[in-house]
Amino acid sequence: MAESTRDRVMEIRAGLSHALGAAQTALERAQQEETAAVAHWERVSGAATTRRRKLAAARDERIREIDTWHDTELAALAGAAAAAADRAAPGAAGELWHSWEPTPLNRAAELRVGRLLLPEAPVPHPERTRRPDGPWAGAPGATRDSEPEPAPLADEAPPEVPALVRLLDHGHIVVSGDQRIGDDVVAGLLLRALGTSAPGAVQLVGYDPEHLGGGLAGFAPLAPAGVLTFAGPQDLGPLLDGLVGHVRRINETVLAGEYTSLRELHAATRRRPEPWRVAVLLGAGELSKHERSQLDRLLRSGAACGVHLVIRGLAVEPVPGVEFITAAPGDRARVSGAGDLPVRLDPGPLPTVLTATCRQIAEAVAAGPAPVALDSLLPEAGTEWRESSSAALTAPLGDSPQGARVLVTLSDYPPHALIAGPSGTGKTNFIYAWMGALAARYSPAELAFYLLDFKEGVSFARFAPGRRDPSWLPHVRLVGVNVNTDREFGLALLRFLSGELRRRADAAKQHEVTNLAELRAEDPEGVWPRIVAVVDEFQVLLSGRDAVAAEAVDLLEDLARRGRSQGIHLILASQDVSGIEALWGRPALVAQFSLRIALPRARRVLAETNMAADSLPRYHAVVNADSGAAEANRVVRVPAAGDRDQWSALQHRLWRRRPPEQGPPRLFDGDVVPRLAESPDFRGLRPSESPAAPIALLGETIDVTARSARTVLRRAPGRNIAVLGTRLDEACAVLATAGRSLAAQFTPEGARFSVVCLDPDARAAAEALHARIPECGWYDGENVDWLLEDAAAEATAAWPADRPHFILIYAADALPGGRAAAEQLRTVLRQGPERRLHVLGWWRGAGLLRDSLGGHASRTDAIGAWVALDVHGSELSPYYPGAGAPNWYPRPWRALHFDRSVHRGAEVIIPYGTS
Ligand SMILES: Nc1ncnc2c1ncn2[C@@H]1O[C@H](COP(=O)(O)OP(=O)(O)OP(=O)(O)O)[C@@H](O)[C@H]1O
Repeated sequence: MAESTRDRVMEIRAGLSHALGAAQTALERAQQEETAAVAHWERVSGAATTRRRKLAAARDERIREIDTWHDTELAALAGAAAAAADRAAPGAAGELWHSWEPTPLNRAAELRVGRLLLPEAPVPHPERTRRPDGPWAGAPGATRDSEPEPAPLADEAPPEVPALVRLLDHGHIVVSGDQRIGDDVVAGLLLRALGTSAPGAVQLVGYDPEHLGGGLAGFAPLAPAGVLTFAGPQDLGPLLDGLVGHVRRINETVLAGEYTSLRELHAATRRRPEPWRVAVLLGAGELSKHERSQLDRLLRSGAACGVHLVIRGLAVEPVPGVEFITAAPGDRARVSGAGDLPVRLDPGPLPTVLTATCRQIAEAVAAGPAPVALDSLLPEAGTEWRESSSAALTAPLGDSPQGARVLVTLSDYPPHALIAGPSGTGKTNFIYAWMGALAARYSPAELAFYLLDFKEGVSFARFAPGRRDPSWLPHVRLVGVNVNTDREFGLALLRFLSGELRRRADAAKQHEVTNLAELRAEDPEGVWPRIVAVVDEFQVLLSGRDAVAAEAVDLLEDLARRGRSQGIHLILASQDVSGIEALWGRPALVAQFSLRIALPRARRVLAETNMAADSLPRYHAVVNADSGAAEANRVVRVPAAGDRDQWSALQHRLWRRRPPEQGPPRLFDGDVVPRLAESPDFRGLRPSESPAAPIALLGETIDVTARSARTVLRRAPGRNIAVLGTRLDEACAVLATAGRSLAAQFTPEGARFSVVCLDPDARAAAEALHARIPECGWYDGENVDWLLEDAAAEATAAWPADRPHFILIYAADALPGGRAAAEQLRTVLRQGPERRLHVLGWWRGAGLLRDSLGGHASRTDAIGAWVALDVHGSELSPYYPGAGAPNWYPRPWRALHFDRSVHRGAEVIIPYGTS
């Protein structure tokens, strides 16, 4: 082989070998890279798997969180919705039928018709499972006839959210869809509306041409009481016209431009003068053009006036305030206010509950309207006593049947009121209501009451402090109760008012003014309240033809005539003013009482031809400020003011505001025996060395102040006191009062006292008096001759004694010792007083005193003062100067006192109790 060939071969070999080596190296590198790449891939893919797992876990966790939040949130929302629904539909508005009962509310509530089916009722995590059959709670297969069970109490259970609709004070309801279910919905709504309002406050009128009222059969018990009425098949037009008429009237006279709706009126005044009128139109068919336009009017403006429509089977355009209910079984029902949410409608009310409730309402309505509360007459708490009585006293007395407030004024015209109403018709209640309305508006500086009740009982006593309640009505200055036998107290009140009238007239003259308003303007510092004197059963005061009646009528006439301009107003009340002769015989007097108030069936208080009182419902009154002229009649429904609790709440409120100087009123209770220890006059007595005019108190006068009757035993002829009559206790009480009051004015040495007891029955009383007077002498039948001998000598002495001697004789007519003793007593009686020797004796008869004085023809002027008990007026004439005898018919625990040195006529007194 040639060199060159070999070389070439070598060269090629070398080349090949180099190429092989290079290929080898490349292969190895490639293999390494492959290995590295595989390792990298394995790492990456491992990491990817881990991350996916982590991501999945994170995703699951997040989903779990979202689920939990959703559950909680939904439950909270459902809970809030349920709570809001409870508030919107409390009590009978939302209660399920199985536990339903009427619960009248003080506002119109929303009414339950079923329950909302909320999406996905939350189930506690993690067991919660989706219902396979859709997003809505509740089993779709269940029918509405099975009432939902009340929500279980378990924490995890979602609260049920009721489906509510608004009817009363808000709008109207239109029910469409399934007929039977629709009937149940209407029945449920009506029952809830009835059950949430006071009986009679919702009135139903049914129009059911197809079933002739059958659609409302369950409500039939309401019909006799007028709570449910029916319109005949042809009467839809008149029915709608009537409702439109109500809307117009209410707008014009009740809302009267002041309020936009009855709801607003109620919120502002707490009064609801009109019932809600709910017209139930079941299947109206085709409406005429007129009917359609009336219906549209009502849909637009009825609700503001409490006129509402519940319509089934009649197409109605959606307008604000109208709620549409589509009746359907299961979850296919809808209520427009709930949007698209499905609703499960409640079944109809249980027939037994429906009937029982309707009966109950009918009975309550038949029994009369529920009383209106006294509060309705009062201004807002905290705004009391803001009115000025300068020109008048004005207060509301209730609402008229049309809903307007009836205000009553006492002023220059009308100045005085006459109230009449047969027993039990609410006369006293009327007076309470009026007083409450006035007292809450006018402060005690603006208004003062003087109250007198001639009825048996203590109806005005509540205004004065009592044992149970220490409060009093701050405006009341005087209360007289149980005065039916003490007509003198009525006279005393009239005399007092006459005095006040004089005082005001003098002040007016001084300020050159003519009436109270001007006087108050001229004398701003003066306290000139308007005075209102109320006399219940005033005919007692005027009955009879005696001096009391005669003076009372004269005083009344003067007060009525002149009191008007001086702010003194009289309110006279009576069961039957027609029988009051004294009144009707004085037309001028009656004419002053131009404010006339008649309670149901009151006779003659209004004008002769005005019969308005005959047809008044219970708890109503006719108020007439024009002497009873028929055109001035205003009917008012009077609130209940008799309730003690309600009254006390007001009285306490005003009492706490009383001015500090305002003490309690004087309470005169004719049934209570006054106590000497409480007599202001007795308490005011102080001992002194030698009072020139010692006062013997004898009892309490029947007067507006608790004044004691007194006789002054100064050194002068005739200054002896005789107590006449057989009543032992009263005679002893008078002598004890006289003795104790005299003793209270002397120091122990300042006067001599001798007690003589000649009647064993009086011994205990005489001894009790003897024990109370220090250094007092004691005499009886055994030793009275010593005293008389002594006293007769004293009485005939040349000079007056240096200190007075008071001889108190129990049963002076039983004096032993025959003529001699009688003569001595006569001497003492005749001559003693001038020498400061005074006899205070009890004779058990007027004739027996005459015997002591020397017989029939003897003079009686030795007895300057006397207290007669059960002695007839005619027997007293010898001791009563002037013509005739005092007018006195004895009565228990009353006496007639006469002191010829000061009295023109005798006065009735009440002996003080012995304690
Ligand atoms: N407006 C009213 N609202 C509710 N109850 C009333 C009303 N008016 C009176 N009553 C009640 O009727 C009853 C009789 O009332 P009241 O005592 O006022 O009548 P009267 O006419 O004064 O009767 P009498 O003269 O026999 O006392 C009382 O129980 C009272 O509570």
